[in-house]
Amino acid sequence: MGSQSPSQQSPEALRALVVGTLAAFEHPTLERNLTALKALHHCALIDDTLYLELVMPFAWQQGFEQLQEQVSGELLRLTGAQAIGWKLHHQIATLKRVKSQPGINGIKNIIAVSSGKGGVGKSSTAVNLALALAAEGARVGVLDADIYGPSVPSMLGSDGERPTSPDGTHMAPIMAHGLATNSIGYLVTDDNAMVWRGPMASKALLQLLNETLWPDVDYLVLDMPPGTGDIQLTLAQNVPVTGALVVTTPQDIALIDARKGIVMFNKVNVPVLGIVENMSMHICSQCGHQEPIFGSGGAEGLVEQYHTQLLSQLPLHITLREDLDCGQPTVIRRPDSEFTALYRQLAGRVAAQLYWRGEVIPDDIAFRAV
Ligand SMILES: Nc1ncnc2c1ncn2[C@@H]1O[C@H](COP(=O)(O)OP(=O)(O)OP(=O)(O)O)[C@@H](O)[C@H]1O
Repeated sequence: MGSQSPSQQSPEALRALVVGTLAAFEHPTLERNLTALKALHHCALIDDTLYLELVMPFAWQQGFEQLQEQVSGELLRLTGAQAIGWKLHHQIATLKRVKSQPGINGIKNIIAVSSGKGGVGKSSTAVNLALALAAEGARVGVLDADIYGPSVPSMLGSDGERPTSPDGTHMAPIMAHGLATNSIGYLVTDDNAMVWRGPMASKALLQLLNETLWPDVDYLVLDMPPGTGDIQLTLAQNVPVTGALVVTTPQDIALIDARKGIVMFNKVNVPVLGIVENMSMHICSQCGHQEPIFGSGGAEGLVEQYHTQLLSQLPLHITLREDLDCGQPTVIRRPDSEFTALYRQLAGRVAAQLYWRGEVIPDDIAFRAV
């Protein structure tokens, strides 16, 4: 089909051409196409430039970039335009939580990041995931609920800061790299946190969640305490979580514990969005040689057994550790690295999974203070 001169097209014909082209775009994050999502909000041809504005209900920056790469040529050909002015807005959907629990003021969706076992890289994943969700276009918060090892402040370079209380009752979150954060680590020393018993710890964490003056955030990443004991179960039951991730390494012992994590969330009806396999492969910083030092294939088996998804396989690399140690996670310090691309891909998958597996609740009834 040849192109028409721009002046020959009515707005309806132009829109039909654009809608048809967008509908044919396929992407792993799209279970239904952009037309079914009613993503095209504005479409106009002015002075040989085609202006297109999309609105998406989940964080979708990478998908948007791939869309532009794939369809721009075809759109120029079909419409006769000389250039395209693309714009993406996000109106992130609020999704139904477990047992329709009321939400926390300001927070649309809570993503719990858990692990059955300590030290597998749960906090590293939570922090980089939160930053990657922000890079994908969302407003993001992090609640560090890892009461026995609150590492989020040091990973974000905000350790030593103390939340203020503008009204004498609530806490203002600490802003770090654009994320609204709170952590037990801002409030007590590690030594004090260690002696908290289960019920005390769960109560403190729920307080931290409810009594922080969260700004409007699309996703709050909840860095859970490691394990599947009483504290974790209480949190899974009482926090209005939208979905959970389980972080594991490929090692047998970690996988056994990850299994317990999946079972725990299933028990309290929190949807498990999938597994993140961290330290999947060691990559030597000297020669790039790759070695599966914690084994391989285990997470694939787990995913199959529990009918869930392998959301990401993240390498074990010295850079990831060094960046966290200096308070500048890789997504911030190396935005163009292959590691950041992996975290952004994970963020895109998590956001899309939440949306497609969830039930949208209208914003006017989504929030009620608890
Ligand atoms: N993929 C990785 N490559 C290199 N180092 C990593 C990787 N993932 C995590 N680490 C490092 O491993 C250590 C433990 O990670 P992290 O604190 O995220 O684990 P965790 O599961 O949250 O631990 P805990 O359960 O004790 O809170 C940190 O020093 C972190 O920088």
